[in-house]
Amino acid sequence: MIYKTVLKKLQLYLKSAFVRNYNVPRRALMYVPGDDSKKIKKSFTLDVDCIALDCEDGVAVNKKKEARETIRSYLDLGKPQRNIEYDLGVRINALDTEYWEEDLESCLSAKYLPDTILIPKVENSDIVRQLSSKIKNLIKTDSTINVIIYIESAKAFLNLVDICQVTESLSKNSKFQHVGLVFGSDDFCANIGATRTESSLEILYARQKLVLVAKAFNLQAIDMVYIKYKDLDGLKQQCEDGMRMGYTGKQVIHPGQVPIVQEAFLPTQLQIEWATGLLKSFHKHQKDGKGAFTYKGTMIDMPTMKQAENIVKLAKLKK
Ligand SMILES: CC(C)(COP(=O)(O)OP(=O)(O)OC[C@H]1O[C@@H](n2cnc3c(N)ncnc32)[C@H](O)[C@@H]1OP(=O)(O)O)[C@@H](O)C(=O)NCCC(=O)NCCSC(=O)C[C@H](O)C(=O)O
Ligand SMILES: [Mg+2]
Repeated sequence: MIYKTVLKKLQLYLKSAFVRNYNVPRRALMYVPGDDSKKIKKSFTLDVDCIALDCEDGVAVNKKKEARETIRSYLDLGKPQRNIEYDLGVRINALDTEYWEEDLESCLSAKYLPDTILIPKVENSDIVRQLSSKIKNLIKTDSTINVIIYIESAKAFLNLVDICQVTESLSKNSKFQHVGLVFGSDDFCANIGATRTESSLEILYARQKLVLVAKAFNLQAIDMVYIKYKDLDGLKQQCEDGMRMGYTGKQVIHPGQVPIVQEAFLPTQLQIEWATGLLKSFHKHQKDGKGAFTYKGTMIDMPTMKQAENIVKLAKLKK
């Protein structure tokens, strides 16, 4: 009995080290309607970091059951292996709908679990508590699943810090790991009654707040969707704006958007050279016992160092 308790505690303690795909990049997070088998098959052929099989807004109300069952049949077959590592997720319906429990039950009882569950329209920490206890009941093995939370309303933004604190705390004794926040800009605009403009100024505050809180909790920050999917120049521009704000990836709705997004969220050659040089210089100065130093005319200390480390980490994904 004591042995079992100690073992359980040890497993929970070690859990974070074994969470699947915790550190995988999620530059492009591509939605694939769960009821569309043709699109699902197509998504498995694409060079995309993250596939989100969708039960939510990409699926018509009268196709919810079909989407859930189709997704389940693909999960039962096992995650198709590709040359590159990728994340296979399922976006369930929001917790204030009649669908979410069946969505979650269906995908968490599949022969092979998805890597990640994506939870839309999280407005407060009670939703996370409800989700956490459901996940605990459904996962019968020692497996752990990643969770990505969508913030897409005024209330959700007011409660954002509490949502992240409660999720972090619950994940310590549950079977999930919170890995990211998504800015659901379209639902957010509808919720606050904003009128969309080319510059996206009307959502600037929310877009920045999401990154800020994500970084405070060491989470990936996934930017707004660009719905004019044929306008690739506009997409590139919006990706670059998001990356400069600190976003680590972006939602994508069409295969044509994937290469642009995946490329945009990689550092440029110039940034890589800057970061590599800075790290070399940093290590030399550390040996000499100097904390702050000057590199290419700029004062460098620990925060700039960490930015350089992030760039070098991402650069490893460059072909
Ligand atoms: C927008 C679409 C309906 C367009 O689809 P379609 O008309 O089929 O486009 P194409 O003919 O140009 O497609 C070319 C080929 O690519 C395949 N395809 C298209 N889209 C996808 C996809 N998402 N995943 C996989 N494969 C895809 C087509 O089947 C064609 O294949 P082939 O014939 O073999 O060449 C469609 O793109 C679509 O449904 N997109 C997803 C829409 C969606 O999920 N919307 C909800 C997510 S956005 C969101 O939730 C925002 C957030 O929550 C917020 O609030 O902001
Ligand atoms: Mg949404």
